[in-house]
Amino acid sequence: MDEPQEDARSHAVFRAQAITKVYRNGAVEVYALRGVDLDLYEGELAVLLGPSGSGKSTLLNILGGLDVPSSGHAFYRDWELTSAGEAELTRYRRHHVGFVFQFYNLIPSLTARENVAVVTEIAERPMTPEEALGLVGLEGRLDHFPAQLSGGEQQRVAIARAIAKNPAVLLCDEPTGALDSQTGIRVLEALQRVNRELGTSTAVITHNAAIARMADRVVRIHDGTIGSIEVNEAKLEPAELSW
Ligand SMILES: Nc1ncnc2c1ncn2[C@@H]1O[C@H](COP(=O)(O)OP(=O)(O)OP(=O)(O)O)[C@@H](O)[C@H]1O
Repeated sequence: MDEPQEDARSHAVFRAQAITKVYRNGAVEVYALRGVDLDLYEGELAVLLGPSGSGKSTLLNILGGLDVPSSGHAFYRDWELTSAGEAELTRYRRHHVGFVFQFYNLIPSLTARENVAVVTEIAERPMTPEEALGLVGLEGRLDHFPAQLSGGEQQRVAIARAIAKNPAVLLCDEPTGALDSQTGIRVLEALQRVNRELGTSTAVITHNAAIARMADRVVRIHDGTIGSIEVNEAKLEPAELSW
């Protein structure tokens, strides 16, 4: 009877337990997270869906070691992030987590290959920039500068940069937020390919419900709490999505 639960727990790459986050601006307190419990499983593609201001970015930033909660505990495998110091969190971010944000933050004076090399040069077990860019379908754009690439291509360079260090987890904050749907779908295909071929546990946060249909699991967030968590029995391919 206890076995499935034990099994699922041992395969959690992240565990968040009773996470709260309160931002204080002078006398004003904003409750961004109000007691969030969530596991992210090894190898899954989870979509965290919620309206603007519901706390999605705050949760992702805590799991990625970019922010700390006001109370509660967060674990990466058996390691507790919430009791780690700054230097440990920096190492954690550098070696285990890939981030993709809405705006690609590429260095304009470097080519696609060089933008990825910036990360592979400091990683422990990197793939080559050519391998990473090939995985996102940009093998023909290695020597292009960001200004010579479309928005979707720039986002795929950002994905290549995030995965080139072979991170265990990829955390994506509105990765298609700045893109039209056709371009966004190419970006989602790149994320799906990374998830399938490298087994990278992937969390995508979005307010776009269409994207949830490609997820293994859909986590709905409302007003700083988890509203529901559903296994998606009828997964769609990115090309079948429309918004
Ligand atoms: N640094 C901060 N200082 C004060 N309040 C903040 C800060 N960061 C976030 N908040 C507040 O916390 C709440 C949750 O914000 P968060 O960015 O996590 O939501 P979100 O669901 O990711 O929204 P969006 O989709 O618009 O990015 C919001 O009310 C936001 O205004």
